[in-house]
Amino acid sequence: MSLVDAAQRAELTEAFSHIPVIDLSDVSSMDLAVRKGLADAIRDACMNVGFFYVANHGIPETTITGVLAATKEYFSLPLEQKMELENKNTPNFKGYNPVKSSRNDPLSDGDMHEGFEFGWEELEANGYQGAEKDGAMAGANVWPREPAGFRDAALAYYHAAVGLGKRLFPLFAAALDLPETYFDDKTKNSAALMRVLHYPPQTGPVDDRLVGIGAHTDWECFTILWQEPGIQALQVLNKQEQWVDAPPLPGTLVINLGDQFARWTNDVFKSTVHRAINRSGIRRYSIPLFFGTDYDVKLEPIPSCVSSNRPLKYEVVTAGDYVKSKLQATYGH
Ligand SMILES: O=C(O)CCC(=O)C(=O)O
Ligand SMILES: [Fe+2]
Repeated sequence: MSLVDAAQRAELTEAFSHIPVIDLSDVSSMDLAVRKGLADAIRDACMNVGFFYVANHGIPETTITGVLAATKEYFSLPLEQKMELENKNTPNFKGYNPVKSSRNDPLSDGDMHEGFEFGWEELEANGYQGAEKDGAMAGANVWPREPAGFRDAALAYYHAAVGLGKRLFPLFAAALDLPETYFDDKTKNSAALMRVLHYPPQTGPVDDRLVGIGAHTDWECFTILWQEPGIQALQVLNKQEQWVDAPPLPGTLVINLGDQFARWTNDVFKSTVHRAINRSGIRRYSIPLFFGTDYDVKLEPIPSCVSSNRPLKYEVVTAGDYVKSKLQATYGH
């Protein structure tokens, strides 16, 4: 069945009520049929849900506990100290954003979380070299003075998650009936942004306009999300406008598609609306890594995703211009 036909069929099926789990143990199998089986499961999830969990994802538990410990320590610093690196004063919003300074849902009163954002950097720093290739998105990372190990713990997780992303791209390509190497020349510079997030608990009646992160879609190709075990907060919107819980499942990460993939695929792959609300009574932490194509790459639709009964839905823009415009809208400057 053609991609367009499969997508139109998925659009006519029932709204999803749960999020599938995909086991990545065989992601590097030498057996093409095994990889094709995985790609088929991913294609299904991407057309019907836009979200899936991955088990056996390969990111070591110690890398996760390292970045989590550093994150908790960082967010417990006094606000004035964190504000030294407020993202309003840095290129392309790297650094710290306080509670309610972002508006992922433009109709909300602000997001009830604080965050810290950074992009690609070698662990062994050799100076920032992205000024040319990153174009509109250029800008070196900034790092807090404390806790001492924050940068190294954060970058260790970043590189592990980017490694996972690089193992996923060939599967997404195969899921789109493209050569597995299709995204290689579009992801040379790892245009991946990572954020560590802290959601203070919200108690009493929670106003829909003031939640942990308001209803939104992500902007890049896909997001790799670690969420704090034991706390239900993330919800995903299905086509009947029902919020479906995406609880943390032990040993898994959440993968969700973003707008760049929706644009590449003319909405054959779904960039699904989601939000998070922390009503657990305790602090919640989560760590998204947003993996896009290089910032100078044009988001041109894949020809097999366009047909006479599925005309082109999006104007062609570069990945960098798209992410930049979304960052500006979210932080309101
Ligand atoms: O914290 C979460 O579970 C979701 C975060 C998220 O959706 C985002 O940062 O885009
Ligand atoms: Fe998101």
